[in-house]
Amino acid sequence: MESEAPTHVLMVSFPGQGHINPLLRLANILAAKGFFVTFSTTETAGKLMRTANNISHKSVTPVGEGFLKFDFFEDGGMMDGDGDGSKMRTLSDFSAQIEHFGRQYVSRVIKEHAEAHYPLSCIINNPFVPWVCDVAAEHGIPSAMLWVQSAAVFTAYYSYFHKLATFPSDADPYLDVQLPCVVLKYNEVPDFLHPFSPHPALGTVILEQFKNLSKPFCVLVDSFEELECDHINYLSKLVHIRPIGPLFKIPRATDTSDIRGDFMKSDDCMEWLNSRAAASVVYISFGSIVSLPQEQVTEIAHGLMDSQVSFLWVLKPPNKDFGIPPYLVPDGFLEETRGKGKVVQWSPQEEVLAHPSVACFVTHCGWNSSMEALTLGVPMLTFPAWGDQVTNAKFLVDVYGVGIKLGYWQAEKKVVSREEVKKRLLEATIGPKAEELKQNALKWKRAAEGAVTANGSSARNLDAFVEHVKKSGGVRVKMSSRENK
Ligand SMILES: O=c1ccn([C@@H]2O[C@H](COP(=O)(O)OP(=O)(O)O[C@H]3O[C@H](CO)[C@@H](O)[C@H](O)[C@H]3O)[C@@H](O)[C@H]2O)c(=O)[nH]1
Repeated sequence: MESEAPTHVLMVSFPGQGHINPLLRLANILAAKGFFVTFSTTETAGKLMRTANNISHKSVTPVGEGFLKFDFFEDGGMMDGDGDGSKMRTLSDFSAQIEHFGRQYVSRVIKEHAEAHYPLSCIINNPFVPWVCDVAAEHGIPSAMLWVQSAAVFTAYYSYFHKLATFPSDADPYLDVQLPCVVLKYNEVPDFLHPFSPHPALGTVILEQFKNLSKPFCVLVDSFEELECDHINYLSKLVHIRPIGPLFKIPRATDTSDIRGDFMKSDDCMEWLNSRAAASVVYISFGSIVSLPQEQVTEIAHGLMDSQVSFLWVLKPPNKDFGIPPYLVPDGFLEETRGKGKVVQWSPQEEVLAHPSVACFVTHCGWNSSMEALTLGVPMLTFPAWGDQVTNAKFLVDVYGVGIKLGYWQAEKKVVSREEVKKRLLEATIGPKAEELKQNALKWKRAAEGAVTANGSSARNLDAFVEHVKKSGGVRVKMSSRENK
């Protein structure tokens, strides 16, 4: 009886949109392939997810041949539910509190399922919650980690942690870093590792994952071999790495639409995009966390008016934890751009980027946004703020040939002028450079489609992972019989 039950996997995510999206995509894929997946993150994030999407705590939804269940764990209310940040402490406190409650939760779930003779076959986490692998190991459950950034960025953190390269320091902050397959300038290194970083605590949290890398039996990466073959080849000599991306493009075994975990409801954008000419719209979004200073928002608005391009701009209210007051657009902006532009608070980004009227994407270069645009064939204007975004921007521009540099990293505190915004918007949408970027982006789109198609590199890696986890289901039965005694 027990051996016939679907293989049970627990997934634990850091409560950030850029982390939940890729892990939940993997959850949908594994469920569609016949697994019973329990997807978990903090209750604070869960509340936002339940409000914006048709999901509920503990309910089980059939997905393809399997099932997906959400199970949100108490986090001690570090942030209040409406996100005004009044209870938010430092990031280190926040991480410590998630770990405190999360460890108890994961242990409890493992025990409860063992007692019910339906033990977990595998636990999968993403970075920033590295303690999940420790808890899994303590209970003898196999674990895997889904790395939600690029393989190149993984190489940078790995090299830093193992001292395989010399990184900028207070004594030498402008040092170039010689990584195995690339040289990164001081401002192209994941900036949490740089002495100028305003967020060094994030570097500390991310490096925790590199301390216990021997615990997960494999590292899944939301990237693909054709895109990052040098880094993946290098890393595969050091860790058991399986690129399985782009996850959002993996064809599902079923036509059940994906269950989403957005923190905000999307505004309606598609009807408006349908009304625009092909390849005419600039899409602008800076992901879920980055909040630009008001001065930069003003310059972008003027650049849009002066260039007269058509645009869809996701202007999220600024994160209150950063102390930025609500954004203002210049007087007359909405009147002047009426009919040509649309400002929203949140978009269905994958659908927007796939729409034929979108010509290019002004992006902060978060890894999800970078992968979505690159593999949907959309050229980019890069505007990174911090973390891996600065490294992604370097690759999008210099290595993949799909981007034009617009902004700099936030630590440099440079505001990009309206003249520069106008110039780059026109360069990315009209003329020979725009055409060159588009052709390169289409090349990566085809490569990604090849990777996720049956027998493609990512599809094979994913199948091998699924088989491995299913086999550890054998352990499941054995463990159950031991529990029975
Ligand atoms: O209006 C919007 C804006 C964004 N998104 C989605 O939200 C996600 C955003 O992810 P990402 O582009 O990676 O940006 P962040 O939210 O900023 O992600 C954080 O997490 C990522 C993964 O670790 C890092 O690469 C980033 O630097 C970090 O800021 C993507 O899937 C987007 O499709 C929407 O659906 N609608």
